[in-house]
Amino acid sequence: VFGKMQNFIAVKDATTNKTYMHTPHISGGTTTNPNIVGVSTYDARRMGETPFILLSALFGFTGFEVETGNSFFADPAAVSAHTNSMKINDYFQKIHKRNSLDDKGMRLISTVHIGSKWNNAAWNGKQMLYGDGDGIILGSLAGGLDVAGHEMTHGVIENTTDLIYQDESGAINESLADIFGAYGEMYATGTVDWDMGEDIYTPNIPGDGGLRSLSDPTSVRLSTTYLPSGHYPDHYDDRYLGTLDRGGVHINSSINNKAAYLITDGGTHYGVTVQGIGRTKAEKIFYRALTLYLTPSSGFKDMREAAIQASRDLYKDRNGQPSPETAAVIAAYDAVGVP
Ligand SMILES: O=C(O)[C@H](CCc1ccccc1)CC1(C(=O)N[C@@H](Cc2c[nH]c3ccccc23)C(=O)O)CCCC1
Ligand SMILES: [Ca+2]
Ligand SMILES: [Zn+2]
Repeated sequence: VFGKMQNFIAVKDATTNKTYMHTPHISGGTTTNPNIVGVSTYDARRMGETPFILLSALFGFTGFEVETGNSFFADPAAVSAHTNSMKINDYFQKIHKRNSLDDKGMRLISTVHIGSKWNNAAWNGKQMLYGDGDGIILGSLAGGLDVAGHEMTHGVIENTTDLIYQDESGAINESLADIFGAYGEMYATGTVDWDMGEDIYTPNIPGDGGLRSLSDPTSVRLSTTYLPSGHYPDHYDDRYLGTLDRGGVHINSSINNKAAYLITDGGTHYGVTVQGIGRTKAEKIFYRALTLYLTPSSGFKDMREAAIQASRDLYKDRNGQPSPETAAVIAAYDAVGVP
């Protein structure tokens, strides 16, 4: 859970005499004009989840400073949230030439220890929020680099297409958060990992994957009893059509997650074979689709069309034939049954 020590600056607030962490994080840009993005991490201890979320949504409250008593460095959740936000910011800077979540260098703000044993994390429109987990289902969610990537991608989405967080557009929102959470983690760690939250899921059971799997969504059984097939869907025909989870945004996201996995790593799915094109091409296609072609109400079919168009822009058809990259996008969406 500890992040490696970086160039932190402990800032003492003269009035409250409390210390909190700010990091003038230089990432990307040129040496003469580095994109300095501020990073701040706060501690919400002593405040329940609901009052905190209310306060932060209403008044932009970000939480209490990291008390001088339990200093920043002694708080693994604070260190992880802080360093993970810097790593994900590096990913968006270097790979997508995006200067923080709003592309205007906005400060990256995290608050840890939200609620008591809160088994979740969130983006509240302004910042990342992390619960400590109950220690059984989940450990401290700040420990998940892919979780930080997921929440920060909600920030990117809100500052770009702002996909409506409900039903199909909500599932695409969720899926892109999982996809860039995975891509950002793979970029930062240099290892291939298609699970979401594997570092924090069931801390007492090693090797049982994460909250969701992008490579095989049906392999994760967490809270799937109410789903039609009893597991997360990997085909459009198995999508959840109920009203729970805002119309299944964390459920149907798995259909598009599977498509992204197939485009990246390839595979044969329901008899359709996809030749993978690798993360460095797939991530450009999804980023271009998100920022240029999707609209707030975009659903699965629009996602397919946006990805095909983005691929055609980047990897031109040759004598009327789709490039291998575009062929992979078409085949992947065929494989998951998105027409
Ligand atoms: O960002 C999100 O989409 C999720 C935010 C959930 C939320 C929404 C509104 C108010 C507060 C919290 C948080 C994450 C999420 O996917 N939560 C799912 C899965 C989940 C988290 N904790 C759980 C415990 C049990 C079962 C399922 C879950 C959910 O809330 O459904 C994203 C990455 C990991 C946590
Ligand atoms: Ca992961
Ligand atoms: Zn999400």
